[in-house]
Amino acid sequence: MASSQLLQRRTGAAPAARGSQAHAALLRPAVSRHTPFTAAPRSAAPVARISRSSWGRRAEPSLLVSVRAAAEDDGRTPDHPYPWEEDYDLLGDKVKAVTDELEKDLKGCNIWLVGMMGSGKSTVGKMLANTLKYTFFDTDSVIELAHDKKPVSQIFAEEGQDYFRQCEAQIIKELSPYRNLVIATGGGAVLRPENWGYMHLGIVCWLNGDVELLARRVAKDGLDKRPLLAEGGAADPQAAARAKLGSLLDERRRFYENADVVVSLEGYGRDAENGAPSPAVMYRLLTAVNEKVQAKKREQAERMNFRIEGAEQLRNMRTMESPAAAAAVQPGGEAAEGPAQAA
Ligand SMILES: Nc1ncnc2c1ncn2[C@@H]1O[C@H](COP(=O)(O)OP(=O)(O)OP(=O)(O)O)[C@@H](O)[C@H]1O
Ligand SMILES: O=C(O)C1=C[C@@H](O)[C@@H](O)[C@H](O)C1
Repeated sequence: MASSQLLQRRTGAAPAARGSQAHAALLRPAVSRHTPFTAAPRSAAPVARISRSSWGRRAEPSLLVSVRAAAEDDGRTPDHPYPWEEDYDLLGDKVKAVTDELEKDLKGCNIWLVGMMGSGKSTVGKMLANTLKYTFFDTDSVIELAHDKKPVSQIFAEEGQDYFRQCEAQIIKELSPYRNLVIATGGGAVLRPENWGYMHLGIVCWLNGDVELLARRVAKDGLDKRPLLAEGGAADPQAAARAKLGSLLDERRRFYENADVVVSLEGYGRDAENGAPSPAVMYRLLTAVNEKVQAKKREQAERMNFRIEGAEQLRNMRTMESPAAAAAVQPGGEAAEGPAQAA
């Protein structure tokens, strides 16, 4: 398949270095292997989570109060949990704030979008890549390009679904070592376990919308673009799409649930019928990914937050256990004659 060349040409990024994980993995056994020395948490007190700048320190009570007051006054109501989605200036400010924080900690980690046909993986994915200054890939489009722009529906018809899934798996595998990518996968990419192995090297986000919303969108696009929905001129394309998407979602839900982050497409207020607009979905996505990344960062910091009890003993152990020192010391405590003594 021509896709490997295509990927090499398009992404100049270097393969991911997973240095911090390797470091953490090295550290843990090294501390716990030596039984006399234990790694004890410095403090079990919960860390106040107020803002990035105060993270890791206890918040002043006054700050806590003002943060709580602000949170209560952000206009949320049970009917509309995201009121800022109706004010694009405010939404823009919020996107900027969360992006500024996330960019520092995401460190080029790839974002994989999974979800049913019509969930907006390509639409939102492009927007997200633009916001994060990442490169965008759509696995369906890469497959089409690698087949001289033959549409997915034609590849399905001529080569079969298994062949298509093989191409999809190959692209997922080839993209995974790179960094700074947003990748919109095909709706069925979640079905192959090996794809998860590669996608989980990054952060997997499920765009989760209800079947009615998805059916409306794909029917508007025309069902013939999506081979699993093409019904050969159904009288009511939306009803046909609803039935087919419903049964596919029943089969696939357990796979989508393996995602690291779930973003609802539900719209509120003026968006109740059409679902959340793409910038709003992107903001929900950025927020959810940021929460995940910040939680991981806190967890890693907690793991590093220990002191070694008996450090003095540890330093002395080198002298006691060193073969050269043992050979040099007589049972009575006197140094033996020979080279060791000279040393
Ligand atoms: N938030 C949104 N609000 C309204 N329409 C949307 C939204 N997101 C996507 N759409 C529309 O829904 C249709 C499907 O979107 P898109 O192609 O991005 O979905 P997808 O998940 O990539 O689908 P597939 O897996 O079939 O390729 C398009 O017509 C797109 O314009
Ligand atoms: O849900 C699916 O199985 C598919 C979704 C599309 O993105 C394409 O990958 C293809 O039409 C199959």
